[in-house]
Amino acid sequence: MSDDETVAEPTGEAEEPTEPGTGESDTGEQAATADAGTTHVVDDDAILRLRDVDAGYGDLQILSDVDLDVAEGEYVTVVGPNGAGKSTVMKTVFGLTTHMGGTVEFEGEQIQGLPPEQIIREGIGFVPQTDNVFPGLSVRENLEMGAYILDSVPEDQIEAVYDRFPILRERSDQKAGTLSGGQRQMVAMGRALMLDPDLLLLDEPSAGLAPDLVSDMFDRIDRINDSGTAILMVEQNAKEALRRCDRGYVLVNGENRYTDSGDVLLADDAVRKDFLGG
Ligand SMILES: Nc1ncnc2c1ncn2[C@@H]1O[C@H](COP(=O)(O)OP(=O)(O)OP(=O)(O)O)[C@@H](O)[C@H]1O
Repeated sequence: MSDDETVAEPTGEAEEPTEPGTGESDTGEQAATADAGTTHVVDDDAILRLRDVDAGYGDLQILSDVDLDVAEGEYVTVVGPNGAGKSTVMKTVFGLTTHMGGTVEFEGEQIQGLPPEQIIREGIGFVPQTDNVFPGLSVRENLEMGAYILDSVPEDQIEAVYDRFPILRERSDQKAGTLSGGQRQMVAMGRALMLDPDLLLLDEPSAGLAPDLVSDMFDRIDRINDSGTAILMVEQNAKEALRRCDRGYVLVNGENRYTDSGDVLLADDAVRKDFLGG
């Protein structure tokens, strides 16, 4: 491992706030008609439950009163304009933002304020949008890093990841930085799956992928979900994400705007006009 790779968990933080697309809020895209009466929660089955969450960076508040649920095995997606706070929701669940109020509950335990290392142990995996692999480490070493909290490398989990992404078995000794974008994304997902999480957080998994690889990536996410892992995903590719998911949240200006099944959101005139390009 090189000297600059001593942090065990890629957090996606390195390029903030200069990461393309996240530097400026694009409030001009936001709809004028807030659906204030909508409930944003599912039911008692939620494994992840955000209530009235306020969070941000240092003194800067980004999220206000956010409610969000993910049920066991559910596939939930968060869409919305640039700068709406979608990635901030993910980072908040994973303990990477400043918690300012409300509760984040996972499998019955409050996790707000816990560090990421502890949140991983609780059963949540996170794939950040950027800097999500260690480029100087081999594929296998990247996967091993996903299990760094364990005393020994779980060989069965490495095999499970290789079974899920066979190309990674072939590239096991290759440095992750030399892989294609799609393969790097597989490494990042594989690393996050090493501890067999109950909930996988995916921040823009299709970002930077060649168009012909995007639907392949979504198919892989479907299969991860089919095997029982709940998914909470942020996506710019809103139509495709809503088509695939069980339920969607539209977030605007750090607040809940709409919540419904993906199909209902896709069919909703206001959502289509304001957030999905008509
Ligand atoms: N590390 C940070 N420090 C300070 N402000 C930040 C940081 N990360 C994000 N922000 C700000 O928080 C706001 C919400 O950003 P976030 O990345 O959560 O939005 P997003 O909805 O995911 O946007 P995009 O679709 O463009 O990725 C933006 O105004 C952004 O500039």
